[in-house]
Amino acid sequence: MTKRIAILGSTGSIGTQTLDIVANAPERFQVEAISGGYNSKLLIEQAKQFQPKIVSVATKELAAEVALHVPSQTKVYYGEEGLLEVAASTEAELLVTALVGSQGLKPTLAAIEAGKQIGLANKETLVSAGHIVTEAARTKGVALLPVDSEHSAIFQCLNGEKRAEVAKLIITASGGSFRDRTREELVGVTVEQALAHPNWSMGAKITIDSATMVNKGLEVIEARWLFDLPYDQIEVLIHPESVIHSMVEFVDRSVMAQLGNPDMRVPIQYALTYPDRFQTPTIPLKLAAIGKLHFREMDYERYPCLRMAFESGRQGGTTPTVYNAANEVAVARFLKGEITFLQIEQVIEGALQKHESFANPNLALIEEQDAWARAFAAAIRF
Ligand SMILES: NC(=O)C1=CN([C@@H]2O[C@H](COP(=O)(O)OP(=O)(O)OC[C@H]3O[C@@H](n4cnc5c(N)ncnc54)[C@H](OP(=O)(O)O)[C@@H]3O)[C@@H](O)[C@H]2O)C=CC1
Ligand SMILES: CC(=O)[C@@H](O)[C@H](O)COP(=O)(O)O
Ligand SMILES: [Mn+2]
Repeated sequence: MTKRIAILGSTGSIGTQTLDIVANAPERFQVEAISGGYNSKLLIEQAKQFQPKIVSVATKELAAEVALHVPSQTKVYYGEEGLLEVAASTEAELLVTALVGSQGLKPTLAAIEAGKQIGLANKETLVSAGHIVTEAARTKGVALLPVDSEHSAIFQCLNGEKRAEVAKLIITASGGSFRDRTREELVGVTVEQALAHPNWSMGAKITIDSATMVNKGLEVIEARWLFDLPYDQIEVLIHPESVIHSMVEFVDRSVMAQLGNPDMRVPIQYALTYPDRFQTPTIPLKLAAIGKLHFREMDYERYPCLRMAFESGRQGGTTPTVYNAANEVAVARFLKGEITFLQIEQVIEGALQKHESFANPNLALIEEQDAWARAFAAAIRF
């Protein structure tokens, strides 16, 4: 059977790998709608190859340019309205949320409201408004299928298991581009060094998040919402090879793990075709060639951003919203050379200290606090 899909962020790392999956098995998928941001050239190529009914780009000017090149039956949109069209207005059964940042929140909610399954890569959405997104999905009976490699691993380990028999989730962390450096050795690191992830090729923002350990913090909060377990039952373990994508320990002390080469096409395809599996374009895992796998205890003094994520998650309300939004701005400023690597955590800490948390926020309050944190993080000077 053909699965009809839409992709938010088709021009990014997850988006292009999703289209790789489609190109590898074109008889299984129909691409109904795609959105890019500013990479109109790639979006045009994708529209020609996959013939979606709808495409969207970031601006009106880019939309005018794209309209000149895409097939005449393809409708072209832009901006927030375009993201909402891609998310909700076609016959797609499943939306892959491969947009970066909490800008994915409203389109994800629109897709849920329209009854689409969600292939969830955009973790910032769940961090910013986890209670709203999961409640909307529960009410509509819509599945949130994890794309993030760790959450896909946990989802697979939990298959057929009873939630009450889970002792803890063990989320693995590579340690990112600075995994072998002390905090003192982080002074003066460059953007280029921070972008050199040892195992994964990903977009710039998540690669920096991996180096600060914010990525793991976002993933802890994402896991809390996807698997409905308290923070006491979520642990992070450093595993430099990224071969074990995460584990679940059960009450009888049995531990289940999901392994594979670090290739996002495997978890993406699993989300697209769940519960079915078929061959992906990736290579087999050769454990004998790897020889040894390594593990280290998490060090919360070395990685204060992970400590702050646990604290924010436990506090709940608008605190994770602020953690996420301050980080988004801090990372953008680091990538532009405005602040140093170590100042990213200072921006987040400053925003969390200044913020007054509101419990059980509605969408309007989430948006207000997200905007407040962004303004704070943009204005802070060192
Ligand atoms: N990359 C990975 O391996 C993994 C990523 N994730 C998560 O998936 C999400 C996407 O990550 P990744 O693919 O790496 O990110 P990328 O930066 O590679 O891609 C982001 C996508 O969002 C689009 N975009 C950015 N800004 C806008 C905007 N203002 N309007 C419209 N579209 C916009 C980009 O368009 P354009 O490029 O055309 O401007 C691009 O298509 C993130 O939430 C990340 O945390 C989770 C697990 C693994
Ligand atoms: C591929 C993926 O899921 C990323 O989120 C990855 O986990 C980043 O790796 P680390 O954050 O463990 O360095
Ligand atoms: Mn991940």
